[in-house]
Amino acid sequence: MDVASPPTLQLRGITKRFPGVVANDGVDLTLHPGEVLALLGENGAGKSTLISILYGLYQPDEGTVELAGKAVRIGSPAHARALGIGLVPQHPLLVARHSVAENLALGGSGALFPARGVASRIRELSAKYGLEVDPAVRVADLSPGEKQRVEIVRALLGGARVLILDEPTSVLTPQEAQGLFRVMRELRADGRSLIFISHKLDEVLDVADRVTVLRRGKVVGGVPTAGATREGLAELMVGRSVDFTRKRQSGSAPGGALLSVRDLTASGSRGLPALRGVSFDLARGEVLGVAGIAGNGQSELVEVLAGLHPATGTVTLDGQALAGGARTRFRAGVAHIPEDRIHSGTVPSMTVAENVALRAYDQPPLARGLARDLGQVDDLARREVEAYGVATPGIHTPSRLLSGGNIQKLILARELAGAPKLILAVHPTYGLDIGATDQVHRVLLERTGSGAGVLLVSEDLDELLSLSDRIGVMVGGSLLGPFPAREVTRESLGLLMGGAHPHSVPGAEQGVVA
Ligand SMILES: Nc1ncnc2c1ncn2[C@@H]1O[C@H](COP(=O)(O)OP(=O)(O)OP(=O)(O)O)[C@@H](O)[C@H]1O
Repeated sequence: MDVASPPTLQLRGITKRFPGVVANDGVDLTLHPGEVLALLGENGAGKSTLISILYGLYQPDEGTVELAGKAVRIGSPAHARALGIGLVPQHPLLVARHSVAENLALGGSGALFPARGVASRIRELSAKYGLEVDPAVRVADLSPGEKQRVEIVRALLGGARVLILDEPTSVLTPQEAQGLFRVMRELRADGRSLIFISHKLDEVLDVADRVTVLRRGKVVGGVPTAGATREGLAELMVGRSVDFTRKRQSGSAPGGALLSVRDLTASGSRGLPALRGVSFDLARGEVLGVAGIAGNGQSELVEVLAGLHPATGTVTLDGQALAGGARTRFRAGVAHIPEDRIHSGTVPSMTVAENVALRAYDQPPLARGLARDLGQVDDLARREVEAYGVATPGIHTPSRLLSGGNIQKLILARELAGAPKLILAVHPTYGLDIGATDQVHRVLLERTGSGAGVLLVSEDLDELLSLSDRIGVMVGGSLLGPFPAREVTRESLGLLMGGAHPHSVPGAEQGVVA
């Protein structure tokens, strides 16, 4: 880190207000050349808002932004890129049927480069920073990690001196995350500056030089990572101590069979097989974890069980055939915490209260006959908002105005409100801060205590290892395992997710079922 030259980026007194909330409240932030700064904060703390200001998506109400000592007003994302600020989005914006070079030929600044010239620049940048991006490959054939590296190349092609990475590891295997950190260190060694958003404190300690913590829109602390601990950072973020111990690990199915799935076969969105004969049992009181790289059938498995996707095979819940659409299954005791929480989990234009009542609105106590009891709806919403700590200006605020993490809390509150027998939880803590994550884990385990079974699909291996009794791995539409959780590790799961044969992976040799 070069502290003699002016900071690459200096924010002073940045304030951004939305109706009912001050999302950024006088934020000061400094980023030096050759520095990785982690931006930490609970859900709704104001991280996305600050990033949006830096990337020209929002204008601050007050405060100034300086780049290399010069005050700038960042009018738009194109302007941000022209000023040397690049954003690596959480979900890559690439056209699947085109090659990497073709995608990037449509330049970051909007200019059209000749694809051939771009290909050689891509090769150069790829070699320089160890990105391993091949310009000729079709985007459709890339893994999530590879797509992310293409986005990094895109930012570098545009001349980015400041790179913003928004929860970049949430879609990666542990091995891929380590690869990303190597790239980040190369970029730092080259004098570029990086802002890194993550809720995973181990990663922050591993790759960042310094941490700035936001709480309720304000900077509440900034520390170098050298000498910092996970517990210390957690406390700075949430203002109280957080328990990181492994939550349970019985390693065996606790109760009798609750859910039996036999030979489930389904096709995916493009008519390709998404599930190839998946069979397993889930016991009462059990958490069955499902690991896998996105796109290997996990989503389809859950959608089939939730009644949202057709399939062949048999499924029984509590000895009864599980059939029908989503509403029928909800009534039969199936709760679903969906992957795409913004679009399929809530109705963005409806209020917080209406979204909480969305599932049970036509049943008592929320309805009497055909009439809805709005007082009851509001009471329920108030109780759930309080219980889950949903940060919202009020229960009549449209849910689209909530931060990502708070929308997720809203869905959890609604889905777990009844007494579901089976909880299908897809990335239930994705994007949630550590306090909320801890709370969701406790709620899920509480439900297993009263006999519910949980099918937990997660890309966070620590989460799977900490909560699951057994863990299966989805690869190419097939389920490997499930294996007792205490016999597998982050590394062995990572290898299985990447396609290694179970017989070559320690801990997984025994547990394969046909
Ligand atoms: N366009 C908007 N209109 C109204 N309120 C908003 C808008 N965008 C964000 N907010 C509010 O501003 C606050 C900060 O939200 P922001 O998305 O910046 O938080 P965050 O730290 O990124 O949270 P998360 O980790 O959940 O993504 C929240 O209370 C949110 O509800």
